[in-house]
Amino acid sequence: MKPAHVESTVRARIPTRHGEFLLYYYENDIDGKEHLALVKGEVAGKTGVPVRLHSECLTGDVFGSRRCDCGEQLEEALRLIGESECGVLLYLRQEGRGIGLFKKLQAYNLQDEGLDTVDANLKLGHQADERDYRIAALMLRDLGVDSVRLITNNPRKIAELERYGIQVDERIPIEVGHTHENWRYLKTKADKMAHLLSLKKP
Ligand SMILES: Nc1nc2c(ncn2[C@@H]2O[C@H](COP(=O)(O)OP(=O)(O)OP(=O)(O)O)[C@@H](O)[C@H]2O)c(=O)[nH]1
Ligand SMILES: [Zn+2]
Repeated sequence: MKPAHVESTVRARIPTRHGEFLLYYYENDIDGKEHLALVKGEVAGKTGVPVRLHSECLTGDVFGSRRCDCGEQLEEALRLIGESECGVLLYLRQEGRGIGLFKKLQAYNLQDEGLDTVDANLKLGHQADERDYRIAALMLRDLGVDSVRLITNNPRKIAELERYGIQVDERIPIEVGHTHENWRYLKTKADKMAHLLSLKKP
């Protein structure tokens, strides 16, 4: 694996309803995408920093789609970090679990025909989840963060961060945004993708 170059080339202050953050814009030579870090407070060298790895979901994050829980998870993660002394939300351009928006919309149509979220990806010739967390780990290192409390229900994110040398001290569950519309989607994630969800029926 060639040494990667991941660098924050500009940052700006972003006041939000959850307090003030610094937004770091990252460039890299691995996938060339614009990954972002929203940082609250002083995180460098701290242990157990609250961290959320948020995978881009245009439909959920921007339009509030109820096919998934992403929009509400984004909001809740910012709320949790905002009320902590410090924390980081990485906004990772991994739309559609890494297959991109075009393919995700095709996968939605297959789900409307009866396939589940995993089989829809497979039918389109993709893996169920194509996300890689190397860039995320390098961004955290660049911020001086190597010991985190990870806000997630997805054990794969914990394993992948640890594989790339970030210590995960604790998992902070984030179960919000469950609706009638996304019940089957979430059930599939629990059954087939090992997501840790208690899944009370909405
Ligand atoms: N391919 C595909 N991607 C989806 C679908 N629904 C949501 N996504 C994408 O899934 C990603 C979010 O992943 P999730 O599995 O919801 O959650 P997670 O980030 O793995 O886990 P948590 O940390 O617990 O939220 C985003 O990139 C969404 O765009 C779908 O039906 N098909
Ligand atoms: Zn989503």
